Amino acid sequence: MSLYRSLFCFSTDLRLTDNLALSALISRSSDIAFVFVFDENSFKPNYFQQTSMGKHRLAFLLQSLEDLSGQLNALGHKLHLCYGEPVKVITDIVDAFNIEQVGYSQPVGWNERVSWQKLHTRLSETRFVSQWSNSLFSEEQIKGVDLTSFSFSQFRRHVEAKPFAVSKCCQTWLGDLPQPLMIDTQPFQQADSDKLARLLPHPETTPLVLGGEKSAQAHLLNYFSQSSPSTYKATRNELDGFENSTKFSPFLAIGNLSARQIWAALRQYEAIHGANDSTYWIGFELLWREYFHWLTLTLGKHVFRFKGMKTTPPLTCFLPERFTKWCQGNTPFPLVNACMKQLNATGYMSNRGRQIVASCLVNELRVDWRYGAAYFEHQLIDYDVASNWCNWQYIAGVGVDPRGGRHFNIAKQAQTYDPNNRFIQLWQGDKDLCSLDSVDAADWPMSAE
Ligand SMILES: Cc1cc2nc3c(=O)[nH]c(=O)nc-3n(C[C@H](O)[C@H](O)[C@H](O)COP(=O)(O)OP(=O)(O)OC[C@H]3O[C@@H](n4cnc5c(N)ncnc54)[C@H](O)[C@@H]3O)c2cc1C
Repeated sequence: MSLYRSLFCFSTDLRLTDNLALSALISRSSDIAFVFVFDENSFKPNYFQQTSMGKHRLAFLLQSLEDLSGQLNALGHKLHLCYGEPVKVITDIVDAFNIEQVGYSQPVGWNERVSWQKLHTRLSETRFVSQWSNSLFSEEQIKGVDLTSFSFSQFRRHVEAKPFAVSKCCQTWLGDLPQPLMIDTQPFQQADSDKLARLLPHPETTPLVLGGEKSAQAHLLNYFSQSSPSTYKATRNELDGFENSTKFSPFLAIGNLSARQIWAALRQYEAIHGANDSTYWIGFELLWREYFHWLTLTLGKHVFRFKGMKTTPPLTCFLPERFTKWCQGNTPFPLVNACMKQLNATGYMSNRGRQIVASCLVNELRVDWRYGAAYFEHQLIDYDVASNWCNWQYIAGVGVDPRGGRHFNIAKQAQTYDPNNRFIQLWQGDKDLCSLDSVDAADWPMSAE
């Protein structure tokens, strides 16, 4: 096989193990360089007047990059960090250093896919090597599954039927990496670490988990060396508690772990400790992620569309004051406030919490669901385009939910999941409760009585 001067572009696959795209590129390279491009658009206000990259996400990303950079250094390589418009930065590097081959993991998000299409067009002489590194199944396996007409249950039954197996993790012999391709990315807007550092959270905020492949592998090992997987189904709906759910999502979102590595560890746990409803349910939730992953690919840019998969948009309005109060955790609903304050302080919220606050924004506050999704995108350390936007569509009633949207009774949820007010008090959700609106429909100030 011919070998080429190669560039590997890391994105949401920040790991060296079970990285299909990386493995494929390594096997076809004489020399190789590694790059990560901070997309400047993530730091600019978007359509929803928010930046995509918030401080918690950024902190987690920087930790992951530091870990990856350390691992590459130990192998005699370097991770080049650039900042700018990804299509331009990558084109410039390829042109400047006569790169013959570019490797990347297939992204699922529409914007990222458009960027890669542009790169294929602009760099028509360059070879491209890409793979689906972050899914359980391959594109081949999913072909023929009509995701827009399959509900999640139909999808799950379909993939659970043999021979729809999850393939084994790929083993790349990293000790035998091609030699480093010396490139100088200084002229290509080297990531401005001072600028990025200013966006970081204050030192007193404790991260839920530390980013990076090493931390992810340690967490995986630790999670499956205790009994938590055998009780997952009973605890997964709790509002709080580190052990109550797996906490794999931040690592999956940024690619510190692959879904197949978790799948393999789960099967191994079952082989030793026995399978039960709980261990099955961890796989069940990973299938939700998988379903949304391929569905997002099918939906393309419609995943961000107000009317989602429906023919008419939902009945809603945009009330800036309500939205601000929701973001700050300052609504008349203590449980919603507690969840939002937890999100703002840590960049994480339980699945139950996410469902409750999303339902509140859509149903009680009547705000356009996309603003909530964009706020989650900014805050969540586990932000993942597919899981986030599809779950929001689902709750707003414009997605794949056969029941047509979810409306959670907040008082009942508080009674069931926080009967002693412990969670609400912990996050001061009941402090300074105020009414939803300070002005009436005619813009007159509402009186205090
Ligand atoms: C409005 C809303 C927005 C969400 N945004 C995101 C997001 O941006 N990124 C994200 O990873 N998850 C998102 N979720 C799904 C879910 O809340 C998180 O995956 C979960 O809370 C992460 O914690 P965990 O790893 O402990 O999950 P666990 O309960 O331990 O689940 C194991 C894994 O299964 C997957 N999973 C679980 N529930 C879901 C689900 N409903 N949809 C898709 N995958 C799921 C995740 O990869 C998770 O790590 C969202 C849910 C809602 C309701």
